[in-house]
Amino acid sequence: MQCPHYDAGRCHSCTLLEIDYPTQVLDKERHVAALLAPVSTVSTVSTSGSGPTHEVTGSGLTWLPAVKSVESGFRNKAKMVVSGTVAEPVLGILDGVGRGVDLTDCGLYPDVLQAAFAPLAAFVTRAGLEPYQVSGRGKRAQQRGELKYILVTLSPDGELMVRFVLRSQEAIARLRKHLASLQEELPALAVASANIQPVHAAVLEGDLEIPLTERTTLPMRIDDITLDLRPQSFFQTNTAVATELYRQARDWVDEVGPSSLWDLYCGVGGFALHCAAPGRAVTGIEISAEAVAAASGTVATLRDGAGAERFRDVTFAAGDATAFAVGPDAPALPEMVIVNPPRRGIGADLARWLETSGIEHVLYSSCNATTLAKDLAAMPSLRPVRGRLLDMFPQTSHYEVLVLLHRE
Ligand SMILES: C[S@@+](CC[C@H](N)C(=O)[O-])C[C@H]1O[C@@H](n2cnc3c(N)ncnc32)[C@H](O)[C@@H]1O
Repeated sequence: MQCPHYDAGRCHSCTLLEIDYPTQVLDKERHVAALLAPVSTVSTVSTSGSGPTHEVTGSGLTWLPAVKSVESGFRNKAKMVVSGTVAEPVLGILDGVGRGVDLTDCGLYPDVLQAAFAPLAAFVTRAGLEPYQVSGRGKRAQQRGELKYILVTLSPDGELMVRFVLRSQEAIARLRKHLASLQEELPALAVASANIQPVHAAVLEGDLEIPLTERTTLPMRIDDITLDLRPQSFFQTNTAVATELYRQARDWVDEVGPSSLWDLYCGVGGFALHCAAPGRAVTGIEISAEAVAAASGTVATLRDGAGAERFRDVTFAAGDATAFAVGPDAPALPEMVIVNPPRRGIGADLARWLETSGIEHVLYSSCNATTLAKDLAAMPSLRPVRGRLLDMFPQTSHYEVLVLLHRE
C-alpha cells in the first residue's frame, strides 16, 4: 500500500508499510509461534533409569494457515480527531506538535467511509461545531471548542453510524437542528449520536451518549447472524476477518460439541451467537450494559425467526467476567469457555480459576499475543492444541490469534 502521509512523515500509524504483505503475515506467524512455544511444548516425565528426567517431545500445537486480509480499505471504523477551525475543520490525527493532519484519504478506510468525511466536515461548519483545542500546559492549559472526535462505523450493508464526541452538551441543539441536512448529503447515515466527554484526558469517550436519530443500532450482518451494534459497544475492526474468526470458532466449538458454553467478554455476542446450536446452553458475559442489551435484542429477533431451536438457550448478562466465573453466584460449570478479552488479557485471577476449574476446553481469542502467552503460562493444565493467526490489522504489527486449549 502506498501512502503519501507516511512518505511525508505526517503519520506513523502503519509501522509495517515498507514491508510487503506476505512478509508481514509471515513475521506475525513467527512472532506468535515464538511467544507460545514455551507453553505449547509437550513435556513428559520419564521415571526410568536413575531418576525422573524431563523430556521435551515437541510442540503439541498445530498452526492452521493464517487468515489474510485485503491490504487496504479493510477498516470498518474511523476515529477522527477534529482540529482546525469551524470554517475549515481538519479530520484525522494530531502530529507531534499538535497540528492537525487531514487523513480523510487514509488508505485503510474503504471508499464508502472515505466518502463520508467531506459531508461530515461540511456539517461541522454548518452546525458551528468548534474543534476542541488546548493551549498551554499544566495549570495554565486553556481549553476551547466543543468537538473532540468524529467516530464513524461502516456496516457490511453500507450503512453508517456516526458519533460526535463533545466536551459538553452546549452544541446538542445545533446538532439536532442541522442533522436533516447531513442525512440528505449522507443518505447512508443510519445512526447518529453525541457522546459527552468532559474531561481533558486521553480518553476517547465518556459515559453519556445522546441519541440523535430514531435508530440507535447499526445492523452488522455476518453470515447468517446480524449483530446489533450500539454506539458504546465494541466491534471487531475488520469485518471480513472477523467473519473468518467467528467461523473458525464455531467449527472448533462444534468439533468439541459442548452442551454448555460461556462466552466471556462477549461484546455484542459475535462468538456466542455463531457458536449457538440446538441443545447447547450459551451464556455471554460482558461489562458493557449497552452491548448486552444489543446482544439480548439480537437473540430475541433470531429466536423469532427460523432459529428458534438454535438460539433457545442463549442468554447474555452484564458483569465482570472474572467476578462472574469466580463469584459465589456462579452457575454450574460449563463444558467449554470462550474468552476474548481486551489487550490486557484475562489476568491472573481468571487464569487461575480456569486452571483449577476442571473445565476441559477453552477457546482463547486474543489481540495481544504477549498477554495471551502470559495467561497461558498461568494455565499449564490447559494445553494449546490448535492455533490460527487472523490478520485483522494489516500494515501494523497487531493481529488476532485464536487458540484452542484442551485439558491435559
Ligand atoms: C476484544 S473485545 C471482544 C468483544 C466480542 N467478543 C467480539 O467479538 O466483538 C473485549 C470486550 O470485553 C469487554 N470487557 C472489558 N472488560 C471486561 C470485564 N472486566 N468483564 C467483562 N467484559 C469486559 C469490552 O467491553 C469488550 O466488549
